[in-house]
This record gives sequence, structure tokens and C-alpha cells, in this order.
Amino acid sequence: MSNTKLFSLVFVRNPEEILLGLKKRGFGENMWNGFGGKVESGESIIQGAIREVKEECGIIVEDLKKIGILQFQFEGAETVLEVHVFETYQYHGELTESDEMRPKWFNLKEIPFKQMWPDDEYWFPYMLRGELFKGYFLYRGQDLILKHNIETVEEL
Ligand SMILES: Cc1cc(-c2ccco2)c2oc(N)nc2c1
Repeated sequence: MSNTKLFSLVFVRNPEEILLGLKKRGFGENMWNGFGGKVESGESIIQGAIREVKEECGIIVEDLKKIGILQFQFEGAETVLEVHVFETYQYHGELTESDEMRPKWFNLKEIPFKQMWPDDEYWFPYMLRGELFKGYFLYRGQDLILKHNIETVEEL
């Protein structure tokens, strides 16, 4: 029986920039990423996404568009992390650092890939070109990708 855990991951955009957060503790610590986390039982993926963004950086995101689905496995473990990736240009409220994340806007030409999950360099180009994507990554630890595939899809 497959053991799949659902996660959300949200990228807030403006035409020139992307909002990232530096993870201050726990899973993915000291890496810049979008905002998200585990989808809790009783909530939809979108509800979980909106909740995580508010908890992690204080803003309320609207008009979330699903742009990708990424599956991750770690060598030696059966669990599949299925990450639903969203993008939005719409939000309200004040950007606030939390215990979890330090938010910062990055120019699209200056994305800090060396301090992000290694898979990001593979699929960020799809996001930035406005293409929908599906991908799979097999990790050894948090910094070595053993196997991957990624493709553009017509619909998610
Ligand atoms: C294994 C893994 C997990 C996540 C994640 C956790 C919660 C939301 O996303 C990633 O995010 C990115 N960019 N690469 C990632 C790899």
C-alpha cells in the first residue's frame, strides 16, 4: 500500500520578483523555499496552502493557481511526499517573519538556487515560463538527487 503524504507549496509573485522564505528550523532548515507544509486531515489542499502561508509569513493569499505536482522519495523510505505547487499574484496583509520562516522578495534573475532544495533548478524554469509540470525526485539525504523525471503537462 502506497504511503503518500500531501504537502502544499505556494509561490507569491509579482512581474519581476518571487517571494521566498528562509526555513529557520526543521525540515529543509536553512533553505529558501516557497511557503507550505503538510495538508492536515479535514482540510483541502488549497485550504492547507492558504493556512500555511498565513502561519509562515502573515499574508492571506488569494486566486491560487495550481502549476505543478512534484513527488519526492528518500532512499530507503517508502513514503512519497506529494507536493502540490501553487502560484499567485494576489495577496493582502502584512509580510511578517515567523518562528518558521524569514520572508524576502527575490528578483527572478537572482534566485538563490545554491541555498534551495536541489530539485528547484530542474522545475523552476517550467514555473517561470508559465508551463504546468509534473515531476519525481529520489533523494539520498537532502542534497543528492539519485533519480528524477519532469515533464510539462496540459492539465493538472
Ligand atoms: C523533499 C522536498 C520537500 C519539499 C517541500 C516540503 C514542503 C513543501 O515542499 C520541497 O520543496 C522544494 N522546493 N523542494 C522540496 C523537496
